[in-house]
Amino acid sequence: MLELENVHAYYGNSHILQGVSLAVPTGKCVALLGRNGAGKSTTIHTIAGLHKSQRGSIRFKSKPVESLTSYQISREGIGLVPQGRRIFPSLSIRENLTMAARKNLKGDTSEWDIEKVYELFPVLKEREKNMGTQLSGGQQQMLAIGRALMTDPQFLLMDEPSEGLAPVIIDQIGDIVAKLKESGLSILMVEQNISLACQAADEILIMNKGTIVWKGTPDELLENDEIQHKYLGV
Ligand SMILES: Nc1ncnc2c1ncn2[C@@H]1O[C@H](COP(=O)(O)OP(=O)(O)OP(=O)(O)O)[C@@H](O)[C@H]1O
Repeated sequence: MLELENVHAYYGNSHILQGVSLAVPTGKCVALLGRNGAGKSTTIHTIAGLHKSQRGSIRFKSKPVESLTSYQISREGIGLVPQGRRIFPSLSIRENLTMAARKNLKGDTSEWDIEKVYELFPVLKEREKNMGTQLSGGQQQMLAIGRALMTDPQFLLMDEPSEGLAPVIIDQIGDIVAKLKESGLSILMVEQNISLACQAADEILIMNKGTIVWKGTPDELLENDEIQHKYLGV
């Protein structure tokens, strides 16, 4: 569904993505792991159109998207759950969700709307008049996911959904990812938390110095102490 081939990206003179190639098949969750500074967030931002690649191709549903703006990429069906959640503090939960709603200009039926988001996250409905910042960290992560769903995506980019959350809440994020997959979404998730990545993903990719250096199943990673030590500092 999503394919990157030999993608290169820079910040100024710093060559950050040095030929990233990866694929996320339809209906699958792929987790991207690696040490701080490996280039994981830059990969996500480059796919989302927030950072431009200099070389290589990014295809979504076989269509080249590397030259599109972030708005156009969202319209193509790629939603972003950003690192740090970026909840709007002065808006209520409902407003945080509705402001992201994609206007359906074609008049066709959207898969995701606020009722469906509330079905997935009943706590957001219970607290819909609260301000975004009055939520716990886990609830804010649900709101960030809900806001991405309001753009009616077929594909989700999730940047470190476990960041700053307690272990029991991280388990819930794993369950949420499983539900999102059941609903038909494909997912590329950046994670530092190996156990969440291995719980949620069908395939693990490890990034080091701007390239993918290892790929395998969660079981293959968990059995491979050498790779964990070398690239993840475990
Ligand atoms: N806006 C920016 N301007 C300049 N350099 C940047 C910028 N954002 C990231 N970098 C640099 O690019 C490299 C890759 O950063 P990136 O955030 O993609 O890594 P990461 O693997 O996601 O790590 P982390 O978990 O720390 O976010 C790092 O060396 C970082 O310092």
